[in-house]
Amino acid sequence: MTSGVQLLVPIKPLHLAKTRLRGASEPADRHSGLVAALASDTVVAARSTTYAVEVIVVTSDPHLTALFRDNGVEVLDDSPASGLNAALRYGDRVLRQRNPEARVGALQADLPALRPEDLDAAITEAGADRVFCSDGQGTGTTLLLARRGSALRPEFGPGSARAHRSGGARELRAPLESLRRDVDLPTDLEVAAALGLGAHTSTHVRAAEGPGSVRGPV
Ligand SMILES: Nc1nc2c(ncn2[C@@H]2O[C@H](COP(=O)(O)OP(=O)(O)OP(=O)(O)O)[C@@H](O)[C@H]2O)c(=O)[nH]1
Ligand SMILES: C=C(OP(=O)(O)O)C(=O)O
Repeated sequence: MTSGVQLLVPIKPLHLAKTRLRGASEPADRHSGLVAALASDTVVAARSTTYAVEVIVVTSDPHLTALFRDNGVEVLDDSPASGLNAALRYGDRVLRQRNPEARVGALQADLPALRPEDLDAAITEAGADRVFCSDGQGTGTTLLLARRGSALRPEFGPGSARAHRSGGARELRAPLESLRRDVDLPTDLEVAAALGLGAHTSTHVRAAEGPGSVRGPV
């Protein structure tokens, strides 16, 4: 039987986040809205799964904190922000202090086309193992799941797929297309749009295409 996981979703402060995606949203002051929309769609999809029994945002951003808490999502404050892996280690410690037998995972917050069934399929394929899901390029990581009661040991960053593999995590093999479609560059947003964007990102993109936009359709 597949057992539930507690997923941490780390999000950088909005004014610092997704620098490589700047230019995908015009005018430029809409960038924060796009980052928040990507994260919102990721969290909504994760919360719609069967096996992600808790979805917890980790951020030091006050706007995101209010946004998610208003929608009933638990937020752990990682301020002062000291980087992605530090934020995840902090969240992992909190969850395992609450329940030493917790099974903790990390899900990237830039998966606006994520389908709940792909995330459930990933958790099912994982069984009881420590696993990771690589991104579409095969070099990054979109999901890392620890074993029940074990430390998460996140090694996100450039080349994280190799680092997680070397650290003993098994790589998930199912297509999991929507789980692999992270959005780092404007072109990634176009690929995600072809898969089907969640409501928040899709609304943001449509608004950006409206009057005053200098950007063509995604
Ligand atoms: N809580 C927290 N989350 C982070 C931090 N750094 C990155 N993240 C999140 O980790 C995930 C992966 O990071 P990246 O895809 O590299 O995102 P990014 O650093 O905002 O993007 P670039 O500026 O384009 O490199 C995203 O969900 C980020 O929001 C951090 O210092 N704290
Ligand atoms: C931090 C990572 O994400 P990205 O490649 O999206 O920066 C990662 O894949 O480990």
